[in-house]
Amino acid sequence: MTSNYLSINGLIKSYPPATGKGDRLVIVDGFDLHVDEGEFITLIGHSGCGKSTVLMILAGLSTQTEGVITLGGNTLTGPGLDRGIVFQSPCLLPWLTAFENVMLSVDQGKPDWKKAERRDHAMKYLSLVGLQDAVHKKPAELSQGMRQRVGIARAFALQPKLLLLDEPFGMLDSLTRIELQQVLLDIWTQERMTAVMVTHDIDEAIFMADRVVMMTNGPRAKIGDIVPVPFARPRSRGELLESNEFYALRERLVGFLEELHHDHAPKPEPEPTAATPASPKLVTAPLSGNLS
Ligand SMILES: Nc1ncnc2c1ncn2[C@@H]1O[C@H](COP(=O)(O)OP(=O)(O)OP(=O)(O)O)[C@@H](O)[C@H]1O
Repeated sequence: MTSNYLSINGLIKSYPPATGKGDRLVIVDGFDLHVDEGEFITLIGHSGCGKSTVLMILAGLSTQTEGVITLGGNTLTGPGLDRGIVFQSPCLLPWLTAFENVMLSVDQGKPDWKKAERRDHAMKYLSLVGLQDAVHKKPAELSQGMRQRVGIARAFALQPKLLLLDEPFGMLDSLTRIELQQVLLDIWTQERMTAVMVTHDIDEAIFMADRVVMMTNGPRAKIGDIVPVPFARPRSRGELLESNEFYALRERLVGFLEELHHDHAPKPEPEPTAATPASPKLVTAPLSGNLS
């Protein structure tokens, strides 16, 4: 396993001011991260801090303003088949079957293989996600969870150097979410590709990751803390939920995020006087395990 397989150095993303005048809006300011080959990173932070921005730059779908990213020793300059992406919603072509949707990516990723090899390869990943009996169904005939299984099969079938996951379970009900977390982890355990996943769910961030990367609030967001997850793999959700270490870790992550929350909370109002009567209090919702 190569150290620093993915290297993100001095990443900055800014946009011109909306009015055309004034300072640029700096979303991410100095994001540095080094990921070993085969490592699973989860990225968490408050809504709008810039998690997807970082992921889209890694995917080559957005360009950084400054900074250099290398993957396996090559500098990334745009999108490429060395990266597989799973979005919140899988963006399948509606007129193609599940099999054909995966084949599209296999045809692109493995152009030198024989047709039969490509078909077997697509079928292998569709079976791994549990869709062997639904391969000829079109997206409209599949549930949201099944569509996301196709998206996962498609990304893994590319056998990318880097797997990028942008809240892949965000639109699923909690049972399907738990099922698909396990499906994804099982395939990842077999393939051991380097992965970066954005999530709003703290338990999911811990369950999936080797390290949890926490971003500070934007604008000018950067990495606030990186927490290693000490649990051996394969992991059992049940065992994790029974371990004190899991709750200690959870507390640490929630504590970090709550601190950011308070830093940005409105300042307490001065005591009312006759000259300045009390105004209605602002209510800030407490953070739960889910950041959405
Ligand atoms: N084209 C753009 N021009 C200006 N600002 C933008 C543009 N695209 C995104 N932003 C801003 O960048 C910030 C970060 O957005 P991003 O989607 O990366 O956050 P996020 O952490 O993934 O949020 P969420 O958790 O809600 O998905 C947001 O404030 C967003 O408004």
